[in-house]
This record gives sequence, structure tokens and C-alpha cells, in this order.
Amino acid sequence: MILTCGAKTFCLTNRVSLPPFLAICVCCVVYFIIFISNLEKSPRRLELDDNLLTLEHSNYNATPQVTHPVSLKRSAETEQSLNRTEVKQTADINRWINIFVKNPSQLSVWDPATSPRTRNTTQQNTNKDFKSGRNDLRLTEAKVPGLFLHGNWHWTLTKRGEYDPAVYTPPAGELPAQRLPKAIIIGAGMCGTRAILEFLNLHPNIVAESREMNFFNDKQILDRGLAWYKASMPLSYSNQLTIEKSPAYFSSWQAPAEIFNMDKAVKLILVVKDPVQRILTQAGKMIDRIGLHDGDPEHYERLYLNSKGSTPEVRNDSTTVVGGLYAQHLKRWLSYFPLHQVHVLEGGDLINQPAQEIHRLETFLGVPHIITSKNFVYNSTKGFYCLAPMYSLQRTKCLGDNKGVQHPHLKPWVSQLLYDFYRPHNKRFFALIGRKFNWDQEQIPSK
Ligand SMILES: Nc1ncnc2c1ncn2[C@@H]1O[C@H](COP(=O)(O)OS(=O)(=O)O)[C@@H](OP(=O)(O)O)[C@H]1O
Repeated sequence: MILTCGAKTFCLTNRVSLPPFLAICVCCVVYFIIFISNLEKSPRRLELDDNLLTLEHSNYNATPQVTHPVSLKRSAETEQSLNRTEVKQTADINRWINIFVKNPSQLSVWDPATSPRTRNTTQQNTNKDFKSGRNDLRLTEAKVPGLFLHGNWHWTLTKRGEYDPAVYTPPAGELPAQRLPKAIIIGAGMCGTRAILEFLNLHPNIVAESREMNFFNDKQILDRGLAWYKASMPLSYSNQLTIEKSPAYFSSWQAPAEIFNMDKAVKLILVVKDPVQRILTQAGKMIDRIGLHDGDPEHYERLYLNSKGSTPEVRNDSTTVVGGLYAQHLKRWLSYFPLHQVHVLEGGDLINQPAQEIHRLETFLGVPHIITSKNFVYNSTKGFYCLAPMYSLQRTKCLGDNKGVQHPHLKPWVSQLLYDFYRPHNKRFFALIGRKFNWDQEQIPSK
């Protein structure tokens, strides 16, 4: 309407005949629509841990060779604009990127003109996207390494820096697939499970699922079945080993049997630390989370002390306390798995000498020795070893702020009570594993 009126006025004042002018207007409108639709397909930034990769896209309706690099950086703006679905997509993307980082030689630019079969598949995905009204990046359905799709665009991941092919090469011609874990970090919670997962994930032959799946300890999740569990795992090649960590498995009644049913040859990793220090981690986390003061012990003491009677006792019904009864839990595991299938490491050793502990784990897992002390840098602010940058653009990566929390100070009599409580349990644990750790009160490092 507006267009016609405007055109009429323009024609009358300028003495131009109407049809050619209308044709120009229609062209402008068409051009405008094309411009808007291309805006929708313009590159979007994705959340990534490291400024490590370049994502390129090209429109396969246009010339596939024309690519537009997009640097990926974590940014507050991106994080805010992500809705829940997109966050899920981002997690998928990060999982893929994990594979790509480890398998750079498999990266390939997809040329739809020479790959008609893939194009058909991807076209279907694209249609599905449009039908469901979703306009997010789809990665999970892309079957070609290095490629994923968004609308009419195909995206190609390229990386800066890569593993030396002498160190790792994926099997020729193989596509990555999701596999059940061959090793599981079963616990114990608060003892360094995240550090082990992150450190092992440096290894090119190891692919770690970063989420705690809690599959074998939770009946409701277990009911989803092994196929669901497998489909939740990251992509890997056949010469890689998938690992998962869920610290709740260790104290779970059902987890040992269920994991045995999945794979009786699965390798189990158990990290333990002085159970009193473990309690302090839990108390420290509570203080941190709800902003308590060290001087408000009555709040966090409830985690481990029962002060209902006249004399306070250690609460042997609290999960915080029970979590440190290592012998009790390990016994259940050993009724399914032989001890040589369980690698036990001490949390303090992991903190002080991560490279040595990971070296032992590499032996246990049967992967080549690749991770060395060069992969770690001590961060004096954090008070822990962090991951050294692997590539020029990467920064040092420490574990999150919820690791290495400030521990509250225990009153001497409470400390005595806890050490006396755990001593016989620790003794049984040492007898089970055939090793002894220095978990006596005198040995407590001052934090
Ligand atoms: N390198 C490095 N950086 C940071 N933290 C490290 C590291 N290595 C081990 N740890 C110890 O990990 C403790 C937390 O254990 P988890 O990761 O098993 O906790 S959780 O169960 O997943 O919540 C955590 O316990 P707290 O120090 O008491 O917070 C750390 O001591």
C-alpha cells in the first residue's frame, strides 16, 4: 500500500511511468528479504573454553570454497544470550571440539558438490530444523568429522596447534563413534576426582565425559538403559578410551553390580584422602556456598557431629561421614572386581605430584606415557597445579573456584573425635588395598 502510494506520488511529481518504477521497488523488496534471511544465517559465536579453534562456515548454495573464519571466544554476551536448548547444543559442540582437538588430521572441508550422499542426509536435517522452527547450530547429527550444519551453512572446524602425528593418529578412514567407558573414576567425592578427569583428558588416547552421569547409582537414570548411557558419551575413535567420573558410585549399593554387568573388565579409578580432610572439604564447600563464617561452626558441624545427647558424637548416619568409610565401600566393589582392576591413588599425592600420579594411571589404563610434568604449572594464587597451555593461544587452565576451598578450623577435641572415629576404618581400608597412607592427625597439612 505504502509502496504503491509512494510510487504513485513519485511518478506524478517526476513524470516517470509507473510500471518500471514498481519493478524497481519489487527488486528492492526482494533484495531486502534476501538480506534479512542472510542475516539470520550469519555466523554466531559459540562458547568455548579456550580460544583454540577457528570455526569457518560457507554456504553450500553459494561457492563452498568461500569460507569466513569466526574466532571462538567465551564471552559474557554469548553466555547471556544462550537459552537452555542452546546451552545443550553448546555442550555438544564442546564434545565434538574435544574430538577435533585430538584428531586434527581428520578435519576436512566438506565439499557438497563431491559428496552427494552426505548432502542428502544433511539436507534432511536442515529441513527438520526449519520445520521445528529451531534456528540453533546442529552438530550432533553431522556425521562427517570437522563438519556440522546450521541452516544452509556448513561449518568446518580447523584448529591451531595439534598433536604430533607421531604421538597420536586416529585409525585411517574411521569415523568417531560413541562408546561405553572402559574406565570409570568411581570416587571418592571431594578427594580429587575432577582433577584426575581433567588431567587424563589431556591424553590423546583418552576421551572424557565431563558431566557426572550418576547412571549406575540412580535407579531412575539407570532405567533409561545402557543405550542411553552410551549415547551420552563423547565421540571417540577405536584407539581411544572413554572415561567417566561419578563420585557417587563409590558409596552406592547398586553401582558395583551394575557396572560389572556392563563390563566386567572395566578399569576402576579410586582416589581417596584422609577422611577427616574430606569432611573439611565438604564443610568448606558449605561455608563457601551459603556464605557462612568459619566462626559459625554450629551450621557445618551438623554435617558430622551429633550433639543431641550430652556428649557430642560423630554422626555415623550422615552421608558426609559415611562417604569416608572407604573400607566398607571398597569391600562391595571387591566382591565383583579383583583388586588389580582398581587403581587407588591418594588425594594429597595427586595435589603434590600430579605428573607422577598420571604416569601411574597411564600404565594402569594401558595407554602410552604422554603426559609429563611439562603439562602442569604450579599456580601459587590457587595453591594447586594447573594445566599448562598446550598451544600458543591457550591459557593456563586451573580447576574451578569450587576446588581448593578454604577449610574451617577444627576445634582440637572435635579433630580428636573424628580421627579416633576413622582410625579403625582406615586400618581396614589399608589392609584391603595392601598400602598405608599417612592419615594421622600429626600429619595434617596446615591449609
Ligand atoms: N590440581 C588441583 N586443583 C584443584 N583441586 C585439586 C587439584 N588436585 C586435587 N584437588 C582436590 O580436589 C578436591 C575436590 O575433589 P573432587 O573434584 O573429587 O570434588 S567433587 O566430589 O567432584 O565435588 C579439592 O578439595 P579441597 O581442596 O578441599 O577443595 C582439591 O584439594
